[in-house]
Amino acid sequence: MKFFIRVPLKVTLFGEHAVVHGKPAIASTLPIHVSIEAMDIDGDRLIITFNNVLLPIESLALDRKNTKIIEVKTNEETIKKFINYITTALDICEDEVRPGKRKGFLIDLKSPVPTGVGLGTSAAVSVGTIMLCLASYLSTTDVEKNLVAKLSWATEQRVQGAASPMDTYTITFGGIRYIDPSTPKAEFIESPIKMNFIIGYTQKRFTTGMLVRVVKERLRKLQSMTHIIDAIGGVVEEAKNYILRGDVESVGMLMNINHGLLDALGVVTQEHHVIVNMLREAGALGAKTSGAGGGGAFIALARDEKHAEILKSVVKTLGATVVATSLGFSGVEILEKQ
Ligand SMILES: Nc1ncnc2c1ncn2[C@@H]1O[C@H](COP(=O)(O)OP(=O)(O)O)[C@@H](O)[C@H]1O
Ligand SMILES: C[C@@](O)(CCOP(=O)(O)O)CC(=O)O
Repeated sequence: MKFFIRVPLKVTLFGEHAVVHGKPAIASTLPIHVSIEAMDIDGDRLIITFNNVLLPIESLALDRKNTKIIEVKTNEETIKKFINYITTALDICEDEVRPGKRKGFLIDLKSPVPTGVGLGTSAAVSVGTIMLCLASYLSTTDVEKNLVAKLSWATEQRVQGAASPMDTYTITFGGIRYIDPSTPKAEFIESPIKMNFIIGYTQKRFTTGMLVRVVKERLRKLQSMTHIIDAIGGVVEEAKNYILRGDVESVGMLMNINHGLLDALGVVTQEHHVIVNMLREAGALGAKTSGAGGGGAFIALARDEKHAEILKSVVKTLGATVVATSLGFSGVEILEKQ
């Protein structure tokens, strides 16, 4: 059987990090996708092809006569770690639907962004792999999305040690989602007017797992950090109400507050401060780091479509990459099965 799966990336509007500690958050899918073409193969091998991926080579041997590469050596542990979301998702899915069974897959994975930029690439890989595995074992494209979200979240938790359901639930169901991690619940929320967001990224040097551990450690050490987490929770509740009312001025002000609180958690880089401040000077209603931080994704709210184009050029001048100027509607989809 052959499958084609489209998995949207996501952006966090409000509440990252605090959501790992039980507070709600608001995230949305983006109109850019990881695409997965896959099929079952005989035996228990896993063959994966990638794009946009940089993995270290340790040594290579080359034939000087025809410049053909004879042998390439890479660090096995680094590679295994990199594909951990895929192998863990398959293990978790198979243990759920066919305990103990392991079968072969050929997976061609294409990402529109480099790995780990804070737009939910790891969650997209987890959700896409779970969707593929369930569809393959259950022989249907009509897969129960609650199960996809649950198993994808379990994948992120196992690989990262700690992970909220925000990324996996948002990517599974799609649109703007208010995430209550305690249930977990992913409530669809809609603004009565179009909000003109600019979403971009800079290089990120740390993985989400590392940044989550840094915040956790600081929380354990400093009592004051719990107040920051509580304050972020308050910002999220207020933001939900203003999004539902279409009050973009207030949504923007709350984005700025959230950015300040992320800075207090210690996950905002100097480069992001510069970008966020320049965007505000250019008239953005709000701007903030988005996702785990340490560089990576950011989001700004423009006044209207024309203003979004101005902010886009500000971002480009600063050397960052713009990935979207609107939010997405759809969650993970299987488009084809033969
Ligand atoms: N295209 C891809 N193919 C396979 N794995 C990927 C891909 N992109 C990301 N990943 C996995 O996700 C990890 C990055 O996760 P993370 O730091 O959480 O980034 P993000 O914030 O974008 O989710 C990578 O180290 C890799 O394990
Ligand atoms: C920091 C966190 O709240 C969001 C991570 O987002 P991303 O991996 O940077 O896309 C972690 C989580 O919710 O599990």
